[in-house]
Amino acid sequence: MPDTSIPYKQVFSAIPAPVIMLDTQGHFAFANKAAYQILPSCIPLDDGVSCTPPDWLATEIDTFLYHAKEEHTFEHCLPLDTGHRHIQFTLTRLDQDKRQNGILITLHDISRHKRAEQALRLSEERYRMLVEHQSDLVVRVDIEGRLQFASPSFCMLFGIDEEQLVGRELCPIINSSGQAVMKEAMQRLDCHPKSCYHEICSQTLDGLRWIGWAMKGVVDEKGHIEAIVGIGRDITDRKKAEQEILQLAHYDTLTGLPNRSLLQDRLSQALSLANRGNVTLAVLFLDLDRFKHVNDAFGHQIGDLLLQEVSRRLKDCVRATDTVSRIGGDEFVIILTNLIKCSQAGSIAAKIISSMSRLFQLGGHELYSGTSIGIALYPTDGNDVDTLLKHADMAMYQAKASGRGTFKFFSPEHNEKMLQRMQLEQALRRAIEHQELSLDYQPQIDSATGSINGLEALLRWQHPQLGLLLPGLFITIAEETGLIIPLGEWVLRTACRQARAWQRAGYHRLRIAVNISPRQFQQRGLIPMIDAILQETGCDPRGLELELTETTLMDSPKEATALLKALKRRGISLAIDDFGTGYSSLSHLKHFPIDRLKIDRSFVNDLTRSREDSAIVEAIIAMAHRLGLEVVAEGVEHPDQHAILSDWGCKTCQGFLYSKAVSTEEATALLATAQYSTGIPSTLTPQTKPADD
Ligand SMILES: Nc1nc2c(ncn2[C@@H]2O[C@H](COP(=O)(O)O[C@H]3[C@@H](O)[C@H](n4cnc5c(=O)[nH]c(N)nc54)O[C@@H]3COP(=O)(O)O)[C@@H](O)[C@H]2O)c(=O)[nH]1
Repeated sequence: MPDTSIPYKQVFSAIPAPVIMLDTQGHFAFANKAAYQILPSCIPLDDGVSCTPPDWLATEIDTFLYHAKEEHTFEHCLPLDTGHRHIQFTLTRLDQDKRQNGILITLHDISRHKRAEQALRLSEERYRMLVEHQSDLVVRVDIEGRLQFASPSFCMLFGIDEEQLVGRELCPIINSSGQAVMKEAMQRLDCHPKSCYHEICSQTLDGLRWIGWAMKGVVDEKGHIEAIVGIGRDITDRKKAEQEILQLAHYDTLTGLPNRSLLQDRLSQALSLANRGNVTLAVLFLDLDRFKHVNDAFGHQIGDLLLQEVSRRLKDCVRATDTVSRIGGDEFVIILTNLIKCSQAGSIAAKIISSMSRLFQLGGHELYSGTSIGIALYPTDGNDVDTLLKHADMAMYQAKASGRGTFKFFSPEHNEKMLQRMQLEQALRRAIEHQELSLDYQPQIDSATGSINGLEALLRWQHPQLGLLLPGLFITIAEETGLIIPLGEWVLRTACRQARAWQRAGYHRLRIAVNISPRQFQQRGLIPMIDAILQETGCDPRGLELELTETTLMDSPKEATALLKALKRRGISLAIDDFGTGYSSLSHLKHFPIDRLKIDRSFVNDLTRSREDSAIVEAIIAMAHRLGLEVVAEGVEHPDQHAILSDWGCKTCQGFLYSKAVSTEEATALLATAQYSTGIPSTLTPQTKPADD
């Protein structure tokens, strides 16, 4: 029994900690209330009743006694009423000196602690599983940037031995050339230990890969950063997609050159630099000559090849620091920076023009193009992006107007003219739908009989503000802007409709001549368009004549011959307009299936005054007759001219001497009063005085 001089029971009953006393035989001698509460059913304690402890406890007591230790602690899980509980038992001798005294057991319910421990273990396992099996890269580095941990995925990607990673510097592994990025990230984390994100391009075993690193500082209990955990994800595909989007948004897909949006950006940057450096900058606006023709004649594939070759040549003409961009169809803009003198821009433009005039060999075809260039200088011609581009564009128009294959510096004097031109272009776009266009008809007279054998349809534009405009003012603009296509179609449809009306009225042999401009002739689908109009209007094709200039035909004689043949097969007559002013190859002329040559009015004008002109007119008439062609003389204003032309066998004459171009109603009236095809009508008999215009 324990030493009875010490009131153990009283002492232990008073303390809140659960305790049990064993006697010297190792039997239960006493348990306080707290101990009872923990072990009511498991240990059959009964105050005052000595009983033996269960085997598991007896074994521990033996161990304790055998080793003669001062204290022995062990844990045991007990199935109690409240469920399984983990109890920590600590055995001590009641009296260290008097060994005969019993053993004191203090109990400590550590179930909660155990549960927490298990939860932690589970969580760590889960974490390990996650880290080891996921493709994201996980690293933990100390504040010096040395690895404390790295996931297997990281080791695999960077070819690192897992055994040897601890202590290695992370920066050289993930980006040997960009250590600064990591250092900066760490410094930033040091100040704001929240998180940060960096995208780093790393050399890995899989080649160059972009990794997006989310980094978070790990803080100690004092709030100091003690480590950094980084989770990296391979974002190479996203980066590539971003780059592709960027490429699409800023670069022209066909040529790979910067597009309009990037050009504006670059020009804006170049202007800021030029402004700071007080240097000159030039903007060159280029438009390819005959690009439309190349597309129409050779197809879009060759057109595309031409644009690509043009891009290459342009880049070869400028420095790598200059910008060559494609801003639309056949339009290019070049920014020349750091010019020492303005004339340098002119020299480069000349170099470009020369390069563009060289033969292009594309997909088995040989062709020539060319370019017209407008130049605007900073700061003289403008100091912002829009103004410089606008002025370079205007200068380009000036270059075109003064003959293709040239360059022009922007000139403020031409500015006003150009503005008017642009306004005219805008108005012309609306002219068709606003029904401001009409056709007048100028009679063509049989020089022998004086009867009308044809009428030339001539376009007129009743401008709402400017009044009546003659085609000389707007046909070139229409041609250059492509508006000639809808305009020309309108003319053809209107003329055919009127021709049909006159055919119905009985003028079956009357020929209505319609002018076809070069661009119209080169347009794709010209023949189907004419077929559709003939079908729609019911016009007899034999009553239709198309007038084409030499230049139109000589631009591409082979294609022209094929087109002319197709038109002839339909019964349409063909005439070469302004003959003698352009460049005609007689060998080609022989092959063109044409019906008539129209001698240009400049030769007719001086027929009676200039021996040369008279010789030219006589020669043209003789040659035409030999080739089996009819001749029409235009611009006949004097009876003398009529007499000579008639004498030389020129079958048809046209000019103010007989009639100016008149409205449809007036033309109908003229036809009615004239003895159509027979006799010389009084109204159209050659007059002694020119008709008033
Ligand atoms: N593609 C198209 N071109 C067209 C169309 N309509 C006209 N045009 C071309 O515009 C040019 C100018 O035409 P216009 O101002 O109508 O002048 C014509 C006549 O008025 C003028 N003419 C006729 N007789 C005389 C004359 O005795 N003296 C004189 N000084 N001028 C005269 O000549 C023009 C007709 O020329 P041409 O066509 O060469 O027969 C002109 O080049 C037209 O071709 C159109 O619809 N489409």
